[in-house]
Amino acid sequence: MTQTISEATPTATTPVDTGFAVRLDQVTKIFGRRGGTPVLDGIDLTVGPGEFVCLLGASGCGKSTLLNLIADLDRPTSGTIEVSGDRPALMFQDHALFPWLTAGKNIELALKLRGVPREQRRAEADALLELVRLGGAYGKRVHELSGGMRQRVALARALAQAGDLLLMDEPFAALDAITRDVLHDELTRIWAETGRSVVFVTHNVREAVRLAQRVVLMSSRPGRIAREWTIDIPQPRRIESAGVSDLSVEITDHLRGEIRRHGRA
Ligand SMILES: Nc1ncnc2c1ncn2[C@@H]1O[C@H](COP(=O)(O)OP(=O)(O)OP(=O)(O)O)[C@@H](O)[C@H]1O
Repeated sequence: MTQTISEATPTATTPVDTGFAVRLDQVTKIFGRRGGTPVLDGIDLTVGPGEFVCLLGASGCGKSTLLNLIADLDRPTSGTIEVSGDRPALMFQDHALFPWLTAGKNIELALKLRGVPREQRRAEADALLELVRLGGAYGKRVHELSGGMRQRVALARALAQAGDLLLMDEPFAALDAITRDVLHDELTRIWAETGRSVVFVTHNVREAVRLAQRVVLMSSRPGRIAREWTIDIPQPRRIESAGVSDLSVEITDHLRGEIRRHGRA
């Protein structure tokens, strides 16, 4: 999937090269009239195949806007976004499962939309439930599942989609700390097992350092890439480990600097 937008030629669609999962070139987003203050301004970002990148920034800096643009839910005012392969899979803080369907049927719906034949769907849904350690939950309805289990089903449903790129917008923000910690371990394992590329939005610095190979810090008003860190602490990491803590302190200092610069508490 490729969308190309420029000031001069607001058209698009060219074949996609390999070597990246998503590539953004000078992406700018202005809501409302052209000439207004951009929410995003000249974003250059490439995420490699199989790479895990966390987008970090203060509330309102444009993280979700950037994710929506990559997901093709909205269009940039200018700049280019190229996604290699199928439409990315999405996962949000709200699990967005259909409450009238079972866990298994929620996953099967995604498989159906992907074109998986009916006779293969049950086995694939069971395999995905096993992957997120919910084997046996096929027949459970959403209200029977805990918050953590719902997010596991939502992750399985995202993995049922065709895209190799998984876009995650604060998927664990509403969970308690212990459940979140467990799901960090699970996501790290599933990422390694499936080879997906992940762009994960959070404003939790420790979560970013716990998960990512690369942390990208965004500035606010306008949203720009302020700084990046490559995280080479071996996985699986512990959120309370010295390595994660030390780097989190350093990144938090930079995040605070960005917030001060824009006069936000
Ligand atoms: N559809 C829209 N129309 C107008 N303004 C918008 C729209 N969507 C987002 N914005 C504005 O763009 C800015 C960035 O919003 P966005 O949700 O991307 O930030 P964020 O970094 O994800 O914030 P948070 O961490 O609080 O979720 C905000 O000022 C928001 O009000």
